[in-house]
Amino acid sequence: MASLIWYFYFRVANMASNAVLSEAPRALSAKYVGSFAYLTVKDRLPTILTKVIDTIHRNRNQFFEEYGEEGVQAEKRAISFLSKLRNELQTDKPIVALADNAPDADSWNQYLQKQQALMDQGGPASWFRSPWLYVECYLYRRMWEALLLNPPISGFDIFKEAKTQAYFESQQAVMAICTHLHDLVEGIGKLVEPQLCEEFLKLLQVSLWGNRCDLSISAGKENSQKSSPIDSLEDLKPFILVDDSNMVWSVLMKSKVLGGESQGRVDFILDNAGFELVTDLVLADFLVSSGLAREIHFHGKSMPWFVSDTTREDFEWTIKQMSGANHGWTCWSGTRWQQYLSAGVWSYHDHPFWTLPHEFCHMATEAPDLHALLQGAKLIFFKGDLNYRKLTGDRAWDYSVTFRRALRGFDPAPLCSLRTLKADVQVGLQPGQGEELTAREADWMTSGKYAVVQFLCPHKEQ
Ligand SMILES: O=P(O)(O)OC[C@H]1O[C@](O)(CO)[C@@H](O)[C@@H]1O
Ligand SMILES: [Mn+2]
Repeated sequence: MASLIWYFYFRVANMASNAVLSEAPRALSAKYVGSFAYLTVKDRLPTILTKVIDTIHRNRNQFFEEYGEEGVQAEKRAISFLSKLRNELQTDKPIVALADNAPDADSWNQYLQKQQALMDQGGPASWFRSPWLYVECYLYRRMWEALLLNPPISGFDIFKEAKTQAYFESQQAVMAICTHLHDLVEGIGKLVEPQLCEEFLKLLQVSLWGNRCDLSISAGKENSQKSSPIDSLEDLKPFILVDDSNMVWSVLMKSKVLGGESQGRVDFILDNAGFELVTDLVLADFLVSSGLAREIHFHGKSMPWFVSDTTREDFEWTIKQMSGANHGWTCWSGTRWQQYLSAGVWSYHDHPFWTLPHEFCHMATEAPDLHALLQGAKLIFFKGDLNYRKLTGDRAWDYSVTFRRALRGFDPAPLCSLRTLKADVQVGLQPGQGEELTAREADWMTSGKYAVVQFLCPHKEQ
């Protein structure tokens, strides 16, 4: 009898905690006039679209050289598609279904149906009335559609120029970080645990601040890293609002100590190409060469995304550029990373889920294969702001709500978000901390000046 009572007690307690997990505040949206979402949809997104139109137009000669008159006609059609899209956005027209036949089109169109059903007071899903996360992702998917529908220029990456330029403008910093990596790897066998931890924390912070360099926040304007990243770490520390780095270190050490040499796999959910990607690769190299990880999976985007996000082409291009660089240690790093890739120690993955608009708490149902893959990792790094928005559902959470609560049951493996703040969602702060920051600096959540290192351990491992 007593055990039956306990059974029901636990069932009810469990149901109650699941109910709490599924409750969530409203989604951020441009319908809140004056909010960052509103300003983004009103100003930044049309600016990005205008730049894209300009880029395609400037490449007209290249299209002609490659495809002749057919290329020029495709360029004209793509531009008129994008101009129409900009008009739809600026005049808050209904969101329309995708018309291309790419494999993800059905998922997008089903998602539109769901958004439609969620509209309060009826009316169609639209740019200024639907959730910001959805419409912003949808915009990038429509930009891709503009090219998909217009062969032979369908493979053109509208953001390639901006990404390439950002990479070349960060050369000083790339050389500095590669030199640092080389010196570190050379003496790595002699480091005792506290020293190894210290070096890990440095590279973790370099990868964290590398996230400042994205191009969508600056609407495509130059935003690259010029100075040596290691030198500025001490000065930047006060701007890390939550720092769970020590917990991340413990997870890495746990499996190393248990098995002597590490057996584990670490996954990077990548964000931006350019300097940020180089910092992620340097951190990944350190994990492998110190024996903290045996294998690394990198996850990137399967289409041009949020201006600076890494695609497979960017990933391969960066490593190739580096292995052909004039600077010795940059070349050394690139060559070494190519070897990791050929040996299967590193691998690149681009699941379509990363370019769908879902909150990550829906990954288990929307992309069970990806969720199962992530469960095999001993640690997952989620880089950047957009991943943070998807982790937390891009919702108006109180600042002091726990990271776990905001993730609403998403915990495939121990995970760590490395993010500089560029959108107005933030959780896991001390009571009063967010309010104090707001009183001091109105734009603290969107300026990229602050950062967080937030960690979550799965329930079952606690
Ligand atoms: O590259 P990141 O860090 O994901 O930043 C992109 C972010 O910048 C923004 O464009 C700023 O609003 C967001 O849309 C997005 O969350
Ligand atoms: Mn990005």
